[in-house]
Amino acid sequence: MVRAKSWTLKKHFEGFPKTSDFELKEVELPKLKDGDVLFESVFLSVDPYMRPYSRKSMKEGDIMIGSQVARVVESKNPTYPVGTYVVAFSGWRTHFISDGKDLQLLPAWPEKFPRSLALGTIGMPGLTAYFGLFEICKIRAGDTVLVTAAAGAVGSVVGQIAKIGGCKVVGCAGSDKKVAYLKQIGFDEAFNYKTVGSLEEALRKASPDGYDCYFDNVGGEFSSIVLNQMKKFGRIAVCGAISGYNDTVPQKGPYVQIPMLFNQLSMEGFIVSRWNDRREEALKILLRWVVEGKIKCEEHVTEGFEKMPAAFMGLLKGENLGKAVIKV
Ligand SMILES: NC(=O)C1=CN([C@@H]2O[C@H](COP(=O)(O)OP(=O)(O)OC[C@H]3O[C@@H](n4cnc5c(N)ncnc54)[C@H](OP(=O)(O)O)[C@@H]3O)[C@@H](O)[C@H]2O)C=CC1
Ligand SMILES: CCCCC/C=C\CC(=O)/C=C/C=C/C=C/[C@@H](O)CCCC(=O)O
Repeated sequence: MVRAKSWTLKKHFEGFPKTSDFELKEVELPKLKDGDVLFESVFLSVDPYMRPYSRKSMKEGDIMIGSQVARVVESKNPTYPVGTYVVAFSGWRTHFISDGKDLQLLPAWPEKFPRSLALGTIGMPGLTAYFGLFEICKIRAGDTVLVTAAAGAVGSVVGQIAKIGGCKVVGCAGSDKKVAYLKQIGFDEAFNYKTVGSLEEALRKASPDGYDCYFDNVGGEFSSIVLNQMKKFGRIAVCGAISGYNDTVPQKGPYVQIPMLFNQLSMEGFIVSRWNDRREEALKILLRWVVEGKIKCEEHVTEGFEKMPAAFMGLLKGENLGKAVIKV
């Protein structure tokens, strides 16, 4: 018999999540039926979307939503022999039983890379960067691309893909260590948005002619300022709005119409699952770029399933450099 641990949402978050909003539970899993597979989570993901989606799609007592890289430990399903690795969307759990549906088999994995990258650069965040840049920003060589939360899971891949595409890349992040990392992985310009005296001036200094593309991960006041530095026909990909996820009162900002009108801008929100039909094709390209060394991957690994809530709260506070993952 296997005992499975899970983290549940004990109480809906009010403002910034607290340790007491989570509850650790343990249950005994039943015996497998024909067609069933028993998985153990090897790496679990914490992602910003868990904060807004908890309110939208969960009730108190539910297991926290999320994905993992998991390994088959027992199987009554010939498609998933023992030892097979998958990406699953089974929530914050150490073990789970699946009927084999809605799992993504990991492709042949180069030994020198950890499988946790399937939750990051070669997974959902990498796909977000890829489709946001090519389908929403419609980048062209010579464009100047700005990205916020640039040292995180999505942002760090955005910058590196934009460089592959022949763009000039400017990144903003919340610590000097993150800024140094951005320069190390090839960003042309980077600054710490928490310490620059004036965001307007920092943006203008980084690109005096303005920006063709803005990959917006944060929303809020910062993005209102960027709007006024977009070039004519600029494209804004609204990927996330993390600066507001913990707000109890919605932010009010300057309205977007005037700068959008003057510079004939396009602004489009997107969710990565829009391109699920192209997932495999894009993952192959991301894996190739990683193997070729064109994309460098950084991970912020927290050891221990018990520390998942702390890792999630740390992510929302900006403690991570690169993709935040939990090693069970
Ligand atoms: N549309 C889609 O389909 C998807 C959207 N997303 C969105 O992309 C964004 C980045 O996600 P992901 O790469 O996974 O996370 P990250 O790895 O970038 O981690 C989140 C980062 O956000 C930054 N941050 C936190 N609070 C604030 C704030 N108040 N203002 C500005 N920055 C803040 C922190 O970096 P710093 O130290 O620099 O402040 C933190 O490290 C999120 O908004 C997320 O919701 C992600 C995946 C899919
Ligand atoms: C209630 C409003 C919600 C607003 C959207 C919030 C944030 C944007 C964002 O971060 C969206 C993320 C979407 C992620 C989707 C993930 C799933 O497709 C599962 C991924 C499983 C995997 O890792 O492959």
